[in-house]
Amino acid sequence: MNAAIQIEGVTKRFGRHTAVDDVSLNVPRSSVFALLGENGAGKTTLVRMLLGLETPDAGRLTVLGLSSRKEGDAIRQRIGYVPERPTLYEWMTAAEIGWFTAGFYADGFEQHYRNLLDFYRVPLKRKIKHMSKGMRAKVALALAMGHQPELLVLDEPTSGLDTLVRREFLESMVDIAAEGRTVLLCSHLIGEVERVADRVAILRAGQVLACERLDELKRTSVEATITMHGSSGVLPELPGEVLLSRRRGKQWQVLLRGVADHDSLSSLAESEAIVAVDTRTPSLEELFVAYLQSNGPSAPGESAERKPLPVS
Ligand SMILES: Nc1ncnc2c1ncn2[C@@H]1O[C@H](COP(=O)(O)OP(=O)(O)OP(=O)(O)O)[C@@H](O)[C@H]1O
Repeated sequence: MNAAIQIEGVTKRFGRHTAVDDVSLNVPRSSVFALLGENGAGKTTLVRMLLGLETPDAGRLTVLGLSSRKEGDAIRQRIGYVPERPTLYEWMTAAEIGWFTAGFYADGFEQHYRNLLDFYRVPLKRKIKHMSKGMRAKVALALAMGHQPELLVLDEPTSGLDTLVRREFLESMVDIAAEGRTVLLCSHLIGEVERVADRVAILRAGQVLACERLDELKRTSVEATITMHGSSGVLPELPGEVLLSRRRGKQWQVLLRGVADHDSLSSLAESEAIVAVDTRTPSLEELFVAYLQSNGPSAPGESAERKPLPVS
C-alpha cells in the first residue's frame, strides 16, 4: 500500500531564506509520525505545502495519493488538520460550532464530533470564549476528526496545555493510529513525543537530519562513557557515527548512531589504553540535541557560542 504522505526533493524559499531545503520523506499509513525541529526549522512550512496552502519552489508532495500542488482542496476535505493556533468562533458554543462545521462535510460528522467531545469531557453548551486552552484544543481536535479522516495533521497541538491534558491528548493519537489512521505530529516537545510516536524525522534549518522508526533509532544509538588510562586528547576508534563527543579529564562521553551491536563497544575495554566502557541507550531528547549540535547546516543567525541575554 502507498504511504499516506510522500515528499520528494521539496524546497521552499521565502525571498533569500530557504525555509525547507530538499526534503524527502515518507509517512507510512497507520503510524504516528513526529516531525521534530526547533522554532523556525521549517515544520509549519512543510505542513502548509502538504495541504496545498503554500507552493513549493521544487519537488513533489503527495497526500493520500493526491497532489498537494494541484489537489489542495480535495486534500483539505479528506484530512483533519489542527494548526498551531486554531481559530474558533468565540461566540459559539461547542455544540454550535460542531453543527456549523458539519455543513461542510458528509452526514455523520456532527454525531461523531459530539461523541469526541463527550470522550474529552468538553461541555457542549459552553461558549468557546469561556473555555480553557485545553478545552479549546480538544474542540479543535474534535472538529478535525469529526469526518473520521484517514490522516490527521497536528501542528504543535499541545503547546499551552498542562501536563495531564497533554498526556491524554497525545495518548489518544496512539488510539487513532491503532484504528488504521495516520497521524503527523509537528512538535518541539521531544520528551512527550517519545511516548507516542513510532517514527520520527528531525529537521534543522529546513533539512532532514534523521528519519526512521523510533525503536530502530534507539536500538542503534548508544551513549558511551569511556575511561582512559591517561587524559588522551584523541578519541579511540569507535563503531558507528559519532554525533557528539566531549572529554572531561580521563573520560570521553560520546553519543553514537548506527551501532547495531552494543557488544562491539564493550569489547573496547580490552584495549590497553582503556580502563572501562559504560554504555546506555540515550533518550530521544538526548539524540535530538546531539543531532542539532552535530555538524551540518546551522539555522540562520545561529552561532557556535550562545550569547548571554541582554540585561536592561
Ligand atoms: N510567509 C513567510 N514569509 C517569510 N518567511 C517565512 C514565512 N513563513 C515561514 N517563514 C520563515 O521560514 C522559516 C521556517 O518557519 P516555520 O514556521 O516553517 O518553522 P517551524 O519549524 O514551524 O517553527 P515553529 O516551531 O516556531 O512554529 C522561519 O525562518 C520563518 O521565519
